Amino acid sequence: MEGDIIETWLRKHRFSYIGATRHPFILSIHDGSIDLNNFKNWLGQDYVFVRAFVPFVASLLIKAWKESDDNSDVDVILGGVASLSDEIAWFKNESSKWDVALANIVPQNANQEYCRFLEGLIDPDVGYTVAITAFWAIETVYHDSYAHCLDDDSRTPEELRETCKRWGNDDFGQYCQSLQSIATRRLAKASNDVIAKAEAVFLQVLELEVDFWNMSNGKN
Ligand SMILES: Cc1ncc(CNC=O)c(N)n1
Repeated sequence: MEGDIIETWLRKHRFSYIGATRHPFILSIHDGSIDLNNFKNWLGQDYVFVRAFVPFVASLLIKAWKESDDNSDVDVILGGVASLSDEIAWFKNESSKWDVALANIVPQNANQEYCRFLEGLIDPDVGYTVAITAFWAIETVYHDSYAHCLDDDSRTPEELRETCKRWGNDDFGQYCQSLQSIATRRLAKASNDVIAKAEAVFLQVLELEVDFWNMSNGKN
């Protein structure tokens, strides 16, 4: 649809989007060929990421509260905060199943870069529209990636299905749709300058996600 900025970006940057959501790590889960050491590497690194994600989402909540023209935005983001609390408990439980010691995880370069990017978005000079666009992109890449591993034709190993469901389930998909609606509504009213910044942030998220998946093979 003409005028829907996010749909336009998804067409324009289709190849970058597919690169982030159909990465070899995800494809190896989907076809069952995954080396479980790669999964363990991802698990430990993602726990570090999610801890840094919490203050970013908290800052987004503040931006929404101050800048949004629609009260329900805060409710949607608050739902995100609540599920992160659950998610951190899940990481602790999952890592003990896999013998991954969360206390000893050394964040790799790509992870540090992603966390620095999140910290930059916490800055009050970064407006709500740009920050909600980043949030939508970060959540959507995970949903789209892990939902693929639950497709009917997937051969995802049984012991990874629960992980895939965490981000690939339909409720999480609905939540990503709510974030997309918020971002679309904001972008429709934004200046060209803000739209350009938000598009750049969207593309940065796609690159950071590719680098993040790349870490799973432990070669950094
Ligand atoms: C690197 C990365 N990107 C997105 C997510 C999904 N959001 C919260 O869990 C995640 N866990 N990790």
